Amino acid sequence: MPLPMGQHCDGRGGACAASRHIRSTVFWCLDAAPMLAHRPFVKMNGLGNEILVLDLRHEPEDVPAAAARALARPGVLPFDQAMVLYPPRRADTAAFVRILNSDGSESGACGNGTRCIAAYEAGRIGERHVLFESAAGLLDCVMQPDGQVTVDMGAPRLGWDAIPLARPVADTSAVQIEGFASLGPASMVSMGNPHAVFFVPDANAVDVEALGATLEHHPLFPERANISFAQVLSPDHILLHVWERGAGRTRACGTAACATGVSTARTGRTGRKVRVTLPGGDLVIDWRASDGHVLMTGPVALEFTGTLTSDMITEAA
Ligand SMILES: N[C@@H](CCC[C@H](N)C(=O)O)C(=O)O
Repeated sequence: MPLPMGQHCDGRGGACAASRHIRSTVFWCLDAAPMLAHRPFVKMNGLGNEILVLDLRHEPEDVPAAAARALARPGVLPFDQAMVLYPPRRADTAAFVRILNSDGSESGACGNGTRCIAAYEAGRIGERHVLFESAAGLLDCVMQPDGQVTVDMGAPRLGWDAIPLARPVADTSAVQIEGFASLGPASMVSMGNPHAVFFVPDANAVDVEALGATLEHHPLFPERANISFAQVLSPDHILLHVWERGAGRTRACGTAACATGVSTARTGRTGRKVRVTLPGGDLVIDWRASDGHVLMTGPVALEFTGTLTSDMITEAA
Protein backbone atom coordinates (compact mmCIF):
# COMPACT_ATOMS: atom_id res chain seq x y z
CA MET A 1 0.00 0.00 0.00
CA PRO A 2 1.55 3.35 -0.95
CA LEU A 3 2.23 5.70 1.90
CA PRO A 4 0.82 9.23 1.84
CA MET A 5 3.38 11.87 1.12
CA GLY A 6 3.81 15.55 1.68
CA GLN A 7 1.89 15.99 4.91
CA HIS A 8 3.16 19.06 6.67
CA CYS A 9 3.84 19.27 10.38
CA ASP A 10 2.47 22.54 11.67
CA GLY A 11 4.07 22.39 15.10
CA ARG A 12 0.74 22.65 16.93
CA GLY A 13 -0.17 19.86 19.32
CA GLY A 14 0.32 16.09 18.99
CA ALA A 15 3.36 14.38 17.56
CA CYS A 16 2.64 15.91 14.17
CA ALA A 17 -0.83 16.96 13.19
CA ALA A 18 -0.78 14.91 10.01
CA SER A 19 0.24 11.62 11.63
CA ARG A 20 -3.28 10.61 12.61
CA HIS A 21 -4.23 10.44 8.93
CA ILE A 22 -1.57 7.86 8.10
CA ARG A 23 -2.63 4.24 7.85
CA SER A 24 -0.51 1.42 6.53
CA THR A 25 1.46 -1.58 7.64
CA VAL A 26 4.84 -2.42 6.23
CA PHE A 27 7.32 -5.15 7.10
CA TRP A 28 11.04 -4.86 6.70
CA CYS A 29 13.90 -7.04 7.78
CA LEU A 30 16.11 -5.53 10.49
CA ASP A 31 18.65 -8.31 10.69
CA ALA A 32 21.70 -6.02 10.66
CA ALA A 33 20.47 -3.58 13.31
CA PRO A 34 19.07 -5.71 16.18
CA MET A 35 20.11 -3.13 18.78
CA LEU A 36 17.35 -0.88 17.46
CA ALA A 37 14.54 -3.39 18.00
CA HIS A 38 11.31 -1.89 19.36
CA ARG A 39 12.41 1.67 18.75
CA PRO A 40 9.87 4.05 17.22
CA PHE A 41 10.85 6.02 14.15
CA VAL A 42 9.46 8.90 12.16
CA LYS A 43 10.07 9.12 8.42
CA MET A 44 10.07 12.69 7.18
CA ASN A 45 11.54 14.71 4.37
CA GLY A 46 12.75 18.25 3.84
CA LEU A 47 12.19 19.18 0.20
CA GLY A 48 12.55 15.51 -0.72
CA ASN A 49 15.78 15.08 1.26
CA GLU A 50 14.90 11.75 2.93
CA ILE A 51 15.16 11.98 6.72
CA LEU A 52 14.75 9.23 9.31
CA VAL A 53 14.18 10.49 12.87
CA LEU A 54 15.19 8.09 15.66
CA ASP A 55 14.34 9.46 19.08
CA LEU A 56 16.58 7.52 21.50
CA ARG A 57 16.36 10.00 24.38
CA HIS A 58 14.59 7.58 26.72
CA GLU A 59 16.86 4.59 26.06
CA PRO A 60 20.08 5.80 24.42
CA GLU A 61 21.76 3.29 22.15
CA ASP A 62 24.70 3.68 19.83
CA VAL A 63 23.80 3.43 16.16
CA PRO A 64 26.87 1.95 14.47
CA ALA A 65 27.67 2.77 10.86
CA ALA A 66 26.69 -0.77 9.79
CA ALA A 67 23.25 -0.38 11.38
CA ALA A 68 22.68 2.93 9.56
CA ARG A 69 23.72 1.33 6.27
CA ALA A 70 21.43 -1.64 6.92
CA LEU A 71 18.41 0.55 7.65
CA ALA A 72 19.05 2.74 4.60
CA ARG A 73 19.02 -0.19 2.18
CA PRO A 74 16.44 -0.15 -0.61
CA GLY A 75 13.36 -2.01 0.61
CA VAL A 76 14.14 -1.34 4.29
CA LEU A 77 13.92 2.35 5.26
CA PRO A 78 15.84 4.27 2.59
CA PHE A 79 17.03 7.64 3.86
CA ASP A 80 19.64 10.23 3.01
CA GLN A 81 20.27 11.09 6.68
CA ALA A 82 19.22 9.64 10.03
CA MET A 83 18.80 12.25 12.76
CA VAL A 84 19.38 10.38 16.03
CA LEU A 85 18.20 12.18 19.16
CA TYR A 86 20.09 11.59 22.42
CA PRO A 87 19.54 13.09 25.89
CA PRO A 88 20.51 16.76 26.01
CA ARG A 89 23.98 17.66 27.23
CA ARG A 90 22.84 21.19 28.02
CA ALA A 91 19.76 22.03 30.06
CA ASP A 92 18.55 24.61 27.52
CA THR A 93 18.46 22.13 24.60
CA ALA A 94 15.86 19.52 23.66
CA ALA A 95 18.38 16.90 22.54
CA PHE A 96 21.88 16.21 21.35
CA VAL A 97 21.60 15.10 17.74
CA ARG A 98 23.88 12.75 15.83
CA ILE A 99 23.61 12.88 12.05
CA LEU A 100 24.31 9.74 10.03
CA ASN A 101 24.51 9.56 6.25
CA SER A 102 23.12 6.57 4.37
CA ASP A 103 26.67 5.22 3.95
CA GLY A 104 27.03 5.17 7.76
CA SER A 105 29.40 8.16 7.94
CA GLU A 106 28.72 10.96 10.38
CA SER A 107 28.14 14.64 9.63
CA GLY A 108 28.30 17.71 11.87
CA ALA A 109 25.32 19.34 10.19
CA CYS A 110 22.18 18.67 8.18
CA GLY A 111 19.89 21.58 7.37
CA ASN A 112 16.87 19.69 6.07
CA GLY A 113 17.11 17.12 8.85
CA THR A 114 17.26 19.88 11.45
CA ARG A 115 14.03 21.39 10.14
CA CYS A 116 12.46 17.92 10.39
CA ILE A 117 13.47 17.29 14.01
CA ALA A 118 12.42 20.84 14.88
CA ALA A 119 8.91 20.20 13.54
CA TYR A 120 8.83 16.79 15.25
CA GLU A 121 9.84 18.20 18.63
CA ALA A 122 7.79 21.40 18.35
CA GLY A 123 4.71 19.29 17.63
CA ARG A 124 5.52 16.88 20.46
CA ILE A 125 5.90 19.54 23.15
CA GLY A 126 3.49 22.11 21.70
CA GLU A 127 6.09 24.87 21.37
CA ARG A 128 7.11 26.96 18.38
CA HIS A 129 10.73 27.34 19.44
CA VAL A 130 13.23 24.47 19.87
CA LEU A 131 16.99 24.42 20.52
CA PHE A 132 19.18 21.42 19.61
CA GLU A 133 22.87 20.72 20.01
CA SER A 134 24.95 18.88 17.42
CA ALA A 135 28.66 18.22 16.99
CA ALA A 136 28.83 21.56 15.16
CA GLY A 137 27.11 23.63 17.89
CA LEU A 138 23.66 24.96 18.75
CA LEU A 139 20.73 24.93 16.33
CA ASP A 140 18.02 27.44 17.15
CA CYS A 141 14.77 26.54 15.36
CA VAL A 142 11.50 28.45 15.02
CA MET A 143 8.22 27.20 13.56
CA GLN A 144 6.70 29.83 11.29
CA PRO A 145 2.93 30.45 11.17
CA ASP A 146 2.77 29.00 7.63
CA GLY A 147 4.31 25.67 8.75
CA GLN A 148 7.78 26.43 7.43
CA VAL A 149 10.73 26.12 9.80
CA THR A 150 13.58 28.60 10.24
CA VAL A 151 16.90 27.29 11.58
CA ASP A 152 19.81 29.46 12.68
CA MET A 153 22.63 27.37 11.19
CA GLY A 154 25.32 29.47 12.88
CA ALA A 155 28.20 31.26 11.20
CA PRO A 156 29.99 29.73 8.22
CA ARG A 157 33.64 28.84 8.67
CA LEU A 158 35.74 30.03 5.78
CA GLY A 159 39.33 29.25 6.79
CA TRP A 160 41.00 26.44 4.82
CA ASP A 161 41.79 24.45 7.96
CA ALA A 162 38.22 24.70 9.29
CA ILE A 163 36.58 23.44 6.09
CA PRO A 164 38.94 21.41 6.04
CA LEU A 165 41.19 21.49 2.97
CA ALA A 166 44.34 19.43 2.66
CA ARG A 167 46.61 22.44 2.06
CA PRO A 168 46.68 26.13 2.99
CA VAL A 169 44.61 28.33 0.68
CA ALA A 170 44.64 32.11 1.11
CA ASP A 171 41.28 32.79 -0.55
CA THR A 172 38.79 29.96 -0.05
CA SER A 173 36.17 31.77 -2.16
CA ALA A 174 37.94 30.77 -5.42
CA VAL A 175 39.94 27.56 -5.33
CA GLN A 176 41.02 25.84 -8.50
CA ILE A 177 40.78 22.08 -8.02
CA GLU A 178 43.45 20.01 -9.69
CA GLY A 179 42.05 18.00 -12.58
CA PHE A 180 38.86 20.09 -12.80
CA ALA A 181 40.08 23.31 -14.45
CA SER A 182 37.16 23.30 -16.89
CA LEU A 183 34.72 23.81 -14.00
CA GLY A 184 36.48 27.01 -12.89
CA PRO A 185 37.32 27.76 -9.26
CA ALA A 186 35.06 26.56 -6.43
CA SER A 187 34.09 28.36 -3.24
CA MET A 188 34.78 26.39 -0.05
CA VAL A 189 32.62 26.75 3.06
CA SER A 190 32.05 24.79 6.26
CA MET A 191 28.52 24.92 7.66
CA GLY A 192 29.58 22.37 10.25
CA ASN A 193 30.28 20.10 7.26
CA PRO A 194 32.50 20.65 4.21
CA HIS A 195 31.13 22.16 1.00
CA ALA A 196 32.58 23.04 -2.40
CA VAL A 197 30.39 25.25 -4.59
CA PHE A 198 31.00 25.57 -8.34
CA PHE A 199 29.39 28.39 -10.31
CA VAL A 200 28.07 27.12 -13.61
CA PRO A 201 26.18 28.72 -16.53
CA ASP A 202 23.55 25.93 -16.66
CA ALA A 203 23.11 23.81 -13.53
CA ASN A 204 20.62 21.51 -15.27
CA ALA A 205 23.27 20.55 -17.83
CA VAL A 206 25.84 19.38 -15.25
CA ASP A 207 26.55 15.65 -14.88
CA VAL A 208 26.10 15.83 -11.09
CA GLU A 209 26.52 12.08 -10.50
CA ALA A 210 29.78 11.70 -12.39
CA LEU A 211 31.43 14.90 -11.16
CA GLY A 212 30.06 14.69 -7.64
CA ALA A 213 31.14 11.12 -7.03
CA THR A 214 34.70 11.93 -8.08
CA LEU A 215 35.02 15.34 -6.44
CA GLU A 216 33.61 14.11 -3.11
CA HIS A 217 36.78 12.00 -2.76
CA HIS A 218 39.28 14.49 -4.22
CA PRO A 219 42.56 14.60 -2.24
CA LEU A 220 41.94 18.29 -1.53
CA PHE A 221 39.20 17.18 0.91
CA PRO A 222 40.63 15.11 3.79
CA GLU A 223 37.08 14.60 5.18
CA ARG A 224 35.48 14.37 1.72
CA ALA A 225 33.04 17.12 0.71
CA ASN A 226 29.53 17.93 -0.41
CA ILE A 227 29.68 19.15 -4.01
CA SER A 228 27.30 21.83 -5.34
CA PHE A 229 26.66 23.25 -8.80
CA ALA A 230 25.08 26.69 -8.60
CA GLN A 231 23.59 28.82 -11.35
CA VAL A 232 22.91 32.41 -10.36
CA LEU A 233 19.55 33.32 -11.94
CA SER A 234 19.34 36.83 -10.47
CA PRO A 235 20.84 38.75 -7.52
CA ASP A 236 18.38 36.99 -5.20
CA HIS A 237 17.72 33.63 -6.85
CA ILE A 238 19.94 30.59 -7.39
CA LEU A 239 19.35 27.21 -9.04
CA LEU A 240 21.26 24.45 -7.26
CA HIS A 241 22.07 20.77 -7.76
CA VAL A 242 23.93 18.88 -5.05
CA TRP A 243 25.94 15.72 -4.65
CA GLU A 244 26.00 14.91 -0.94
CA ARG A 245 28.96 13.39 0.86
CA GLY A 246 27.88 9.98 2.12
CA ALA A 247 24.49 10.02 0.42
CA GLY A 248 24.99 10.82 -3.27
CA ARG A 249 22.64 12.91 -5.31
CA THR A 250 19.70 14.21 -3.29
CA ARG A 251 16.65 16.31 -4.08
CA ALA A 252 17.79 19.00 -1.64
CA CYS A 253 20.58 19.80 0.79
CA GLY A 254 20.04 22.54 3.37
CA THR A 255 23.67 23.10 4.31
CA ALA A 256 24.62 23.21 0.61
CA ALA A 257 22.00 25.92 0.09
CA CYS A 258 23.52 27.82 3.04
CA ALA A 259 27.07 27.35 1.73
CA THR A 260 25.92 28.51 -1.70
CA GLY A 261 24.18 31.62 -0.35
CA VAL A 262 27.32 32.51 1.59
CA SER A 263 29.49 31.87 -1.49
CA THR A 264 27.42 33.95 -3.91
CA ALA A 265 27.18 36.85 -1.45
CA ARG A 266 30.84 36.63 -0.56
CA THR A 267 31.87 36.85 -4.21
CA GLY A 268 29.42 39.66 -5.06
CA ARG A 269 27.19 37.48 -7.23
CA THR A 270 24.08 38.03 -5.07
CA GLY A 271 22.91 39.88 -2.01
CA ARG A 272 22.91 38.23 1.42
CA LYS A 273 19.31 36.99 1.17
CA VAL A 274 18.52 34.56 -1.65
CA ARG A 275 15.97 32.01 -2.74
CA VAL A 276 17.64 28.72 -3.59
CA THR A 277 15.72 26.43 -5.93
CA LEU A 278 16.64 22.75 -5.64
CA PRO A 279 15.04 19.76 -7.41
CA GLY A 280 12.84 19.28 -4.30
CA GLY A 281 11.76 22.92 -3.96
CA ASP A 282 12.83 26.24 -2.52
CA LEU A 283 14.76 27.38 0.56
CA VAL A 284 15.30 30.96 1.66
CA ILE A 285 18.82 31.62 2.88
CA ASP A 286 19.64 34.81 4.77
CA TRP A 287 23.28 35.45 5.73
CA ARG A 288 22.46 37.90 8.51
CA ALA A 289 24.75 40.92 8.51
CA SER A 290 24.35 41.70 12.22
CA ASP A 291 26.04 38.53 13.52
CA GLY A 292 27.16 36.59 10.42
CA HIS A 293 24.77 33.71 11.16
CA VAL A 294 23.00 31.91 8.31
CA LEU A 295 19.22 31.53 8.61
CA MET A 296 17.60 28.81 6.53
CA THR A 297 13.81 28.69 6.04
CA GLY A 298 11.88 25.94 4.31
CA PRO A 299 9.19 23.27 4.59
CA VAL A 300 9.13 19.79 6.09
CA ALA A 301 6.81 16.86 5.44
CA LEU A 302 5.83 13.90 7.60
CA GLU A 303 5.59 10.65 5.63
CA PHE A 304 4.89 7.89 8.15
CA THR A 305 5.75 6.63 11.60
CA GLY A 306 6.56 3.14 12.77
CA THR A 307 8.35 0.86 15.20
CA LEU A 308 11.48 -1.14 14.47
CA THR A 309 11.40 -4.74 15.61
CA SER A 310 13.96 -7.50 15.36
CA ASP A 311 12.39 -8.91 12.23
CA MET A 312 9.95 -6.29 11.02
CA ILE A 313 8.93 -2.69 11.11
CA THR A 314 5.23 -2.00 11.60
CA GLU A 315 3.48 1.29 11.10
CA ALA A 316 2.40 2.80 14.41
CA ALA A 317 0.41 5.93 13.64
N1 LIG B 1 21.19 16.74 3.64
C1 LIG B 1 21.92 17.56 4.49
C2 LIG B 1 23.40 17.39 4.59
C3 LIG B 1 23.74 16.09 5.29
C4 LIG B 1 25.16 15.85 5.62
C5 LIG B 1 26.07 15.74 4.45
N2 LIG B 1 25.76 14.70 3.54
C6 LIG B 1 27.50 15.57 4.98
O1 LIG B 1 27.99 14.45 5.13
O2 LIG B 1 28.11 16.60 5.25
C7 LIG B 1 21.43 18.97 4.59
O3 LIG B 1 20.22 19.17 4.38
O4 LIG B 1 22.19 19.84 4.97
